[in-house]
Amino acid sequence: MKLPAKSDLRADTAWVVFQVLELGKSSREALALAQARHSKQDSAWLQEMAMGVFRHLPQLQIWLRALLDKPLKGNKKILEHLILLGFYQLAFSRVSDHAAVSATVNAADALGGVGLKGLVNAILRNFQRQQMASNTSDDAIIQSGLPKWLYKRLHAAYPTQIDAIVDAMNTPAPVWLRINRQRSSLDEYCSALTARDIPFTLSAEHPDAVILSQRLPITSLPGYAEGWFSVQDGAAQLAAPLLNLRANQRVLDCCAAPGGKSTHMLETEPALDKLIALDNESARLTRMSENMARLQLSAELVCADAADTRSWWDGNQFDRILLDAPCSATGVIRRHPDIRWLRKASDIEALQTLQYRILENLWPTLKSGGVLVYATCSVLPVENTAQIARFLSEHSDASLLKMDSQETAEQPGRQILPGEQQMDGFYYARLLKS
Ligand SMILES: C[S@@+](CC[C@H](N)C(=O)[O-])C[C@H]1O[C@@H](n2cnc3c(N)ncnc32)[C@H](O)[C@@H]1O
Repeated sequence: MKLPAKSDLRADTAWVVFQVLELGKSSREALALAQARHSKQDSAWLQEMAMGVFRHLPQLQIWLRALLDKPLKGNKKILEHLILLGFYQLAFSRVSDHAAVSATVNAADALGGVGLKGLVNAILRNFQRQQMASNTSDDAIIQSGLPKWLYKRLHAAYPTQIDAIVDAMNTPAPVWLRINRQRSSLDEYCSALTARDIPFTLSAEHPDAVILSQRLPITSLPGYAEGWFSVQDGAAQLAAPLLNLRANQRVLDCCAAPGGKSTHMLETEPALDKLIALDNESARLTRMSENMARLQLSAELVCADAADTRSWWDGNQFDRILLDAPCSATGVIRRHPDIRWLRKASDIEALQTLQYRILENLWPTLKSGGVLVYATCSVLPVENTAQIARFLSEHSDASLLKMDSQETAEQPGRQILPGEQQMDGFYYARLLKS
């Protein structure tokens, strides 16, 4: 990934959008690189604009097709992304029209499009002249800002809730904190926030959670360096309590990095016999050990393919297993708007296969009487209820440990939809081994 040689806020924003949409890179890495050369305020602007383009892409592309005669090719392609950014500013942001047009046209220089400045200028001026911003599509899929395949799958699964789901997916998520019981307490932390005039709310279902009422730099919150809290969505905070951990248990956190749920487990039950936190990405495990160090916790970190138990398992069975399976991440699109474009319809089947393979291969590593919690941050039933229903039908020593009286073997688990009690979309099912 190489940034444009010349630093320009709009050119760098278009570059981030290009990295995601054309090269399939995650926005996290591209943003970090681009933001490093701008002020705090400009970095926030850059992120807001890039995320805005991802949220409104179908509509922005319709306008682009209407105003650009021929698609741009090769190293000029990035200018299309600059134009999309121009449309976004004009139609959906508070940037003044004058600044949106002139600064976006000037940014073409930094993207090597000196000769195409006139084209960018003409398209943005046409956009204004034809009042395109007030001419948006009334097609539900275009309005949703989601790719067609995803909208259709969501509509099929949740016909009566589709509008609320789409709304939630396009609304920025609140910041949830999880207070580290080993270093502080909910009461103590709430007092620290109140003393600093930082507004927050609590959630009845979450014994360790605080929801901030405004976005603040995390490192500026009380007790960051001291490890008093972690940032973790409310849905993810439900995993550790579901495991019902006790002292001296042997526990596996499978697909554990960067450790949000492992650290919660250790905070909830510090007297475990052992916690093995396994993941197959070493860079993510490095982030996990940094998180563990800040929170003053420790676990045995293992880098391996979870499904290949022969490569990492010593034959001692676990009392508890959390399988936080790799998934489509469709439940966290509100936090990561780029996911909707990075994930392809064709990925889902491969994910299903991987999830089921890991689940099946882990099952023998669980003691009889032990509990496995299966979790995903997906809202697609094929990754959730369908997987667990199939597993129950194929494993006579597995039964459903219900969290809710409405669960059945055909409709097992709890599907949380995005926005429900301010949480991300998530799925949990609890399996007991006989
Ligand atoms: C949903 S994320 C885990 C989030 C983590 N549990 C937390 O709470 O911070 C899924 C993880 O699965 C890991 N993963 C994917 N395939 C894997 C495999 N075959 N074996 C082990 N880990 C895998 C990814 O590297 C990723 O870190």
